[in-house]
Amino acid sequence: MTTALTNTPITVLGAGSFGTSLAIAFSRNGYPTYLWGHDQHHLQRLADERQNNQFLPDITFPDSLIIEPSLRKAIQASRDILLVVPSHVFGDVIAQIKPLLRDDSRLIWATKGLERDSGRLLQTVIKEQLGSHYPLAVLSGPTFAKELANGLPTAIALASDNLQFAREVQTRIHCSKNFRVYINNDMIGVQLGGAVKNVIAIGAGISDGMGFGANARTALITRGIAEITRLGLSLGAQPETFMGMAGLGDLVLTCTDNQSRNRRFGLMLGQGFSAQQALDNIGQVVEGFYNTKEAHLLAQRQGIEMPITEQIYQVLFCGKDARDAALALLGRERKEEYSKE
Ligand SMILES: NC(=O)C1=CN([C@@H]2O[C@H](COP(=O)(O)OP(=O)(O)OC[C@H]3O[C@@H](n4cnc5c(N)ncnc54)[C@H](O)[C@@H]3O)[C@@H](O)[C@H]2O)C=CC1
Ligand SMILES: O=C(CO)COP(=O)(O)O
Repeated sequence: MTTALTNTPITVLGAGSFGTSLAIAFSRNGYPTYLWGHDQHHLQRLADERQNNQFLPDITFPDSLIIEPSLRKAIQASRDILLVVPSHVFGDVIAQIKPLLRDDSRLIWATKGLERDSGRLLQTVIKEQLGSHYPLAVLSGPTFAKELANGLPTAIALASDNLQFAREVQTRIHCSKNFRVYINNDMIGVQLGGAVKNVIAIGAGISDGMGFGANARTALITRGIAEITRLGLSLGAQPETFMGMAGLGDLVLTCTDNQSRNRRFGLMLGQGFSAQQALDNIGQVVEGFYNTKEAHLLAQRQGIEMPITEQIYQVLFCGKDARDAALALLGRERKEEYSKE
């Protein structure tokens, strides 16, 4: 299968840190890879410098990575289209590509988040706009862009209800030297794990920023996966997904390492900076900021109790003091560890 696919191109939409990193991973495996972004000036720099100096300095693009400024050409060049744009523009980008898609196009996305304002899963956004004609897959897991681009050992989950498609994508991106790709068919679980871990990571950052210790951080991670799982099960996800790469894997990564923008955002809040100051300082997408609102909305719609998400929502959008939020979590009524709340 590897040989048959060797010359099959792939197109990546979104030239931020992760889109560039995934494009590098595909092109390192020898596949012609087209990288498109919406900022023509940024794309020109990528083409001239053969690096993404803004996000991934000192990593030279393989020759098979082609910068493509035309969205139409980028879509026409490959059957497989990988979207790596922030969640707040996901629906707009789907609308943009809709008239350009090939009849045999297949879509993959590595965006982590829920639809802005509605809190819907991104697969629902795609199906609403494009119907059910195109095979779909979602990539998610503990994968900092810089480490992946530097070729450091990394593992990720790829979910699709089309096994043949999942196997083909797995073959093309999996690399026995440094990038392991695990496939499963739980698209709902993989999307939710990736979206809601960002919210919990903000909480872990706040906790550390306030000087709470390793015990508090670990409790947040453990109770965090419990509430993500509850939400996931209510939507039809499989429980084991939340113990995998897109669940616990990504949650631990993002809650514990300062490469995470969501964690750093929380750290600054815990140290007394405002949300706007923290966002300006980070200067990149902080998915969990808005997605706290959407996760909160989704939990309410599903009738699922998510105490950590609730408190972070109160801090970010209702003016609650972070210390009061922590006290509210500690002061909850006594529970059995595996209760449904
Ligand atoms: N950076 C990382 O380590 C990882 C990021 N992700 C996910 O990848 C997605 C993208 O994040 P990053 O690449 O990290 O963001 P980034 O902040 O590095 O870059 C965002 C990029 O999106 C582009 N963009 C903004 N509006 C756009 C539009 N309308 N059309 C096309 N492009 C647009 C910007 O020009 C920018 O290049 C997010 O959902 C994030 O959660 C997932 C795994 C790892
Ligand atoms: O999703 C990520 C790693 O898996 C990146 O996390 P941040 O968006 O918090 O930087």
